[in-house]
Amino acid sequence: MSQARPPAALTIAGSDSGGAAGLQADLRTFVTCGVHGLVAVTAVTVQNTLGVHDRTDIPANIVAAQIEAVADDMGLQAAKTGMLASAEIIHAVARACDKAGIGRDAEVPFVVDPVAASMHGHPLFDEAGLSALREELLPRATVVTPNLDEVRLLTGIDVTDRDRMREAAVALRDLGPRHVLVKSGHLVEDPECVDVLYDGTTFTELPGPRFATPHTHGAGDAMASALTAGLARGMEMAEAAKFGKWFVSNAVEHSYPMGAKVGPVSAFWRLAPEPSP
Ligand SMILES: Nc1ncnc2c1ncn2[C@@H]1O[C@H](COP(=O)(O)OP(=O)(O)O)[C@@H](O)[C@H]1O
Ligand SMILES: Cc1ncc(COP(=O)(O)O)c(N)n1
Repeated sequence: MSQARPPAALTIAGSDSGGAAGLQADLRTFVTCGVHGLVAVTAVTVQNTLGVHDRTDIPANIVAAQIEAVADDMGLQAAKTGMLASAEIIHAVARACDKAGIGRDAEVPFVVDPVAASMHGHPLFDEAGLSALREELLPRATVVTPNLDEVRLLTGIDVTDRDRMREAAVALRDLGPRHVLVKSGHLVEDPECVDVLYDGTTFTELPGPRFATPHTHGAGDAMASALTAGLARGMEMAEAAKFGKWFVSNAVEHSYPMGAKVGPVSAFWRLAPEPSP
């Protein structure tokens, strides 16, 4: 007996061998949010809780071909980016998304998570990648979801409080995305963790408690991929952003230690209990 087709979302992202961030976090989030995950792999990282030790980038034409193959045959309702590795890959992604109808003014919403470095501080692309991201992807984004380090890289604004988050959201929107979601995880002095969504007119606060855990590896990916799953399911942007915030709050609350340093956020809290034997 065949089942109803679930919505599908595409992640264009790198592999994290530690399974905390990258495409592993995105696929885990998609499935626990009821969405079939499609993947265009951009890079393979050799990564654990101590850092990113090595990596190899996938040829740009193969990244583009993955996007086109799944879009042509399987169809998708939303797409997101994570680690894009190089300017060459960003050019190829921009062209492939245009062909596949993914983008700010296209049928399929496009979530650009402007991942610039791993949480250990290891760069995931260089200066040319940053310019390509600013010039080619931000104007194509339905929403961009930077953390505060990425805000500084993209706008030069050093966010130290919630008012500055709003100022940064306005500056980022001037770079072309339809919506901006500034993430607040790095405002460590703030007792709450309030992300801000801006659509050019209205600021929507996404409130949540700040959990006192050191284990937040993959939090940004979980937030952006849950938001993407929400869009794939047909939610409006503000609703999808609230859904993403709800998902990541739970993921951080249930995060666990693993390895010598920062452990992963969890998606286990969403699994249905198994029947008792
Ligand atoms: N300690 C925390 N408690 C609750 N939520 C958190 C915590 N740290 C991060 N978050 C949430 O996780 C998401 C990712 O945050 P952030 O750390 O800013 O991004 P990134 O993981 O990309 O560096 C945001 O929605 C943020 O509100
Ligand atoms: C392959 C890959 N993609 C993204 C991240 C960013 O995630 P984080 O900021 O939690 O390190 C990462 N570390 N690795």
